[in-house]
Amino acid sequence: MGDVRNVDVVVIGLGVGGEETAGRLAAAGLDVIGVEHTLVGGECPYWGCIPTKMMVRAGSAIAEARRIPGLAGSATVEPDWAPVARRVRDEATDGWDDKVAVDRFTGKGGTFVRGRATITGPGRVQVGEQEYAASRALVIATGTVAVIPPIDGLAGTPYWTNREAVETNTLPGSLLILGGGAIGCEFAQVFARFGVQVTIIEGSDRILAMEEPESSEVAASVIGATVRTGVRAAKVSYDGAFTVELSDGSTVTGEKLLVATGRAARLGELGLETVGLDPSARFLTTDDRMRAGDRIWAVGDVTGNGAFTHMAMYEADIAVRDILDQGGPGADYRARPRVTFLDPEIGAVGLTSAQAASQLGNVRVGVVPLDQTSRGFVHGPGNEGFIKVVADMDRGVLVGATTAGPAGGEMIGALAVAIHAEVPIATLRSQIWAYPTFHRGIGDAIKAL
Ligand SMILES: Cc1cc2nc3c(=O)[nH]c(=O)nc-3n(C[C@H](O)[C@H](O)[C@H](O)COP(=O)(O)OP(=O)(O)OC[C@H]3O[C@@H](n4cnc5c(N)ncnc54)[C@H](O)[C@@H]3O)c2cc1C
Ligand SMILES: NC(=O)c1ccc[n+]([C@@H]2O[C@H](COP(=O)([O-])OP(=O)(O)OC[C@H]3O[C@@H](n4cnc5c(N)ncnc54)[C@H](O)[C@@H]3O)[C@@H](O)[C@H]2O)c1
Repeated sequence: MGDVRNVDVVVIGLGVGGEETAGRLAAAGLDVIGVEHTLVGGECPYWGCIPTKMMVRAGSAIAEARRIPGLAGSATVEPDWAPVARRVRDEATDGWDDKVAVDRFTGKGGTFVRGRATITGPGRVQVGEQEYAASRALVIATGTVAVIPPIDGLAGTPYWTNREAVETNTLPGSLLILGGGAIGCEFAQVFARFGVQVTIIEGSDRILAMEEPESSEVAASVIGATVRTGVRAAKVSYDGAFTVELSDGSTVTGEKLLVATGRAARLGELGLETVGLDPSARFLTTDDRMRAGDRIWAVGDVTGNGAFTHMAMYEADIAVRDILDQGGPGADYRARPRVTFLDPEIGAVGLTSAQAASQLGNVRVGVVPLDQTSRGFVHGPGNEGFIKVVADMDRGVLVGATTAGPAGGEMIGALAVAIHAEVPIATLRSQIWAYPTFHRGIGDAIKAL
């Protein structure tokens, strides 16, 4: 056992949230140790947002080219995965090498330690033989990993998680996807557009079950995959290809199997019990300053407040300001945005209509199908989507919204502002919306309340 090294701050996990926190604290002049056992930057740049959105971009280009007949002549489309794999490898991930990210952190004055950190007591962190004692802050930013459900026969088969799906250089002829959440749906549409026969197996009664029912309908209609809902995988076997027995007695087969059944924080491995926190909890509970305990902060997926990169960045900013005693606003999750990057994109913010109905007394909903708006009509093929707003009529403000359509992820920004700033519905009603934009449909949806 080496000597204990005394520092100001130890950050465990240098994914999106940890890198932002550690880098800013180091740049502010604190002595910061950043510990990462895999790649600095975490899931988002190497196996999440960035490479998957490159894939989505490629799939959308294919789909748009296929819309040319009837609109603008003819086009021959021959999908090829090679340029997608190349972009993912060379442009997104540097061949899954984090040198640039490590240098970015050390360039701000931080000390980088590669290894698995364990908490051994208040402010104390062990990495290999070295122990660190943080006098000012311990920050836990350890993210989540793919959940592998305990399905008979699954363990030991060469199933994919998002990591293998992102890293693949070649595509299978057929793919089974367990789970129809954001991960399952985004991969399904991309791979289907490159000619893979995709089957989604979703245990609940609709895909994108956390979103509005209309979002699930749009997703199912555009995804290009066979969607089996209300069935769970009962047994998996592998003999060069996968066979999955489903809970209704039927069987599906596929060359590959992607497990996309959710994410979990692995709190049990961190030594939380040594600082009075519960290692059996699902997530770390934080207050509005991202404090999880005495001189302990937690940010990102590990808090369970929304597994999105923008949430990790948001929470990192709050934790940094608190650790540096800079004040400013605390965490406020009312206007939490999210975008499922299908074609059409499905943007959403705040509460769904079902959540609002269960929490509030006087809720009204306004919905406009996109093809009934001027821009949707002009757009023609590929205009699937809708705009839905959810209002708390007692307070006269919006509390939730969904914008599905060709620019769904961009449209949601306007509604995020409305919810974040609590713009009165009366004020929104008097707003002028440019014609003929997709976002003009927001005005129509508000009129429909
Ligand atoms: C396929 C996929 C697509 C996604 N697409 C989007 C998207 O389009 N938009 C979006 O906003 N979000 C998206 N996300 C979610 C986004 O990637 C996460 O919300 C984000 O990465 C969370 O950042 P984090 O810092 O909390 O955790 P992570 O990025 O998971 O980083 C945590 C880090 O901690 C490290 N670590 C864990 N334990 C230890 C330990 N004991 N010692 C040392 N290091 C440790 C891990 O190795 C990891 O690098 C996607 C996720 C996936 C899987
Ligand atoms: N565009 C984005 O921002 C984006 C993209 C991908 C992922 N993410 C983040 O990553 C998180 C995790 O994504 P995810 O899709 O893995 O999780 P999820 O929790 O959103 O969806 C998992 C789905 O799997 C189903 N399921 C669970 N066990 C099952 C089983 N045994 N058989 C069949 N179905 C089963 C669940 O009913 C659920 O619908 C998302 O919630 C999101 O926060 C974001």
